Amino acid sequence: MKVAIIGAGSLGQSIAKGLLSSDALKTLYLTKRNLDSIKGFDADKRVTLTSDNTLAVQNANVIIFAIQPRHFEGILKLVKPNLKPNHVLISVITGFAISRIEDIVGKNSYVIRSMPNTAASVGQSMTCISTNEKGKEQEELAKTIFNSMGTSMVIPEEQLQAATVICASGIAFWMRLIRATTQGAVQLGFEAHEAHQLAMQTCFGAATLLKESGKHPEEEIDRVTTPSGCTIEGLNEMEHQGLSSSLIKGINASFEKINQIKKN
Ligand SMILES: NC(=O)C1=CN([C@@H]2O[C@H](COP(=O)(O)OP(=O)(O)OC[C@H]3O[C@@H](n4cnc5c(N)ncnc54)[C@H](OP(=O)(O)O)[C@@H]3O)[C@@H](O)[C@H]2O)C=CC1
Ligand SMILES: O=C(O)[C@@H]1CCC=N1
Repeated sequence: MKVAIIGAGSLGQSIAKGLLSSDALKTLYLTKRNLDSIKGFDADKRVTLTSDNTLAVQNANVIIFAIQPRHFEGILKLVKPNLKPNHVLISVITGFAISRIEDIVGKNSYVIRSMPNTAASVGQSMTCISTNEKGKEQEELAKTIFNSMGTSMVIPEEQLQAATVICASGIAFWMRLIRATTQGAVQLGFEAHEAHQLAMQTCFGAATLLKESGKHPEEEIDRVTTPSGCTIEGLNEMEHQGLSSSLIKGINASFEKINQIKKN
């Protein structure tokens, strides 16, 4: 597999780190106007750093577009003359519909629209994938690519905006919950670094319990809450203060915003 990542910024670099752990990767072109922040990636012999998007496209069979939405149309038009029918075009760009990509490259191109998250860098992304009609032929390849940096799920394109909120923005939401837990732990007397470790591992343990048991969260909660104990006391107070409600409202606010961005 010869891959080019056009726009090796925050998410592009996370994807690059995930891809570099895959033996299927033969070469990786990373592009950016200012290459200073990605020096170091070329310690791996498979990697070439360049500001020349055309060169990267010419040397890849899978092209991952990870630039900001406002740059996408211009870059796609720029590289279009160098696109070949067998190129697999993967966009991770928020709010940019497959139909808009097809308007530029044509319906006969393999187009994959995806939504990974920054945990791709540690092999733990939850990536949602949709394809155009032609791109269905490359769905397995897209899954293989994203499974090499976590887990993937094929969903209808209409749900990609919602998936962005839950999975991509979701990384930030979970970080804030972990951060709030450490603040509570420090107040209870732990050093900051201890509090951080306690919060992270407990969060990891909770997710792993659900993943491995397949159980509903409330079932696991029932196993922890001793009658008249401290857990139910804390949980109920959190709910009185609106914990679940604030999360649901935040997710909805994020979804409203992403739909506004799409219209602009
Ligand atoms: N961050 C995240 O967690 C997620 C982001 N996304 C989407 O992914 C995309 C990228 O987001 P993010 O990584 O956060 O953004 P960044 O701004 O960090 O990355 C975009 C990169 O594109 C580069 N760039 C700009 N113009 C060009 C050009 N002409 N040629 C090549 N590279 C160029 C910029 O570097 P330079 O200025 O040096 O050229 C920059 O590093 C966005 O569309 C976003 O919606 C989706 C899901 C999650
Ligand atoms: O905040 C944003 O708009 C982008 C999309 C999801 C993550 N970052």
